[in-house]
Amino acid sequence: MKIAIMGAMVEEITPLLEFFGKYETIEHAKNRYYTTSYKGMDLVIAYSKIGKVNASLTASTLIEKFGAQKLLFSGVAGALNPSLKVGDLLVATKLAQHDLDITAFGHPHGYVPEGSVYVETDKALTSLAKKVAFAQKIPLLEGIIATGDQFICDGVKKEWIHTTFNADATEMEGASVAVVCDALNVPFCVLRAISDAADMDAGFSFDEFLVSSAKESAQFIIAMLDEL
Ligand SMILES: Nc1ncnc2c(CN3C[C@H](CSc4cnccn4)[C@@H](O)C3)c[nH]c12
Repeated sequence: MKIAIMGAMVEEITPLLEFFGKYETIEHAKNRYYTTSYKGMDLVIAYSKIGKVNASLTASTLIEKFGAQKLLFSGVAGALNPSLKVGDLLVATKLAQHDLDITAFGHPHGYVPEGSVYVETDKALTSLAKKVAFAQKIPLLEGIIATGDQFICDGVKKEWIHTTFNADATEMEGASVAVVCDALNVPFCVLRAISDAADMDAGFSFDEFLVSSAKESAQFIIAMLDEL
């Protein structure tokens, strides 16, 4: 079984590379892909760089070039749900693109023809995440993620995304990964640890908690691998 583990920022995959220790590095399309093995599984690890386009390219490459049969996304996110605090873990049930807008033609936010507002994640992987969380007594929220090419740091925009998509968290890559994996029939999950509240203090909070929250997410992904 070949498993892809993807992040967007180097900080989101560094804990993984440090854990696995030994890996090959393959340069491709202005990016680097790290291959290793773990408990009989072939792993390919990469960070896409920030944003939906970069995430789409990396997810596609992980599947089409490296043959990933499952894709696990690990990273951080901004909280939209007021019950989510820094360090809390969220596993996505479905994802939408909050900045996809052809409402001028009567379509809902996040929708384009022949598409759907939400893309659902793999139920088996989500169940696995819940099993791991229960076993390790880690609180894990199942929720909706809204993705867009914007770092959200404004209460008004935060509330609009939260309300429009009933979203629990926001980030900049997950929905792209979802579209790619759904189109290529690859089971995927998106796990995020909260780094900020997507409000006026988000930049400061993000800078303070990126590394620790990214590590939390990565450690949880490793725990999922142990049960795969
Ligand atoms: N409030 C928020 N809104 C939107 N996305 C997020 C995230 C998740 N990631 C982190 C990073 C922020 S941009 C970036 C650019 N340069 C340096 C650091 N981060 C981008 O990959 C999305 C965490 N909090 C978020």
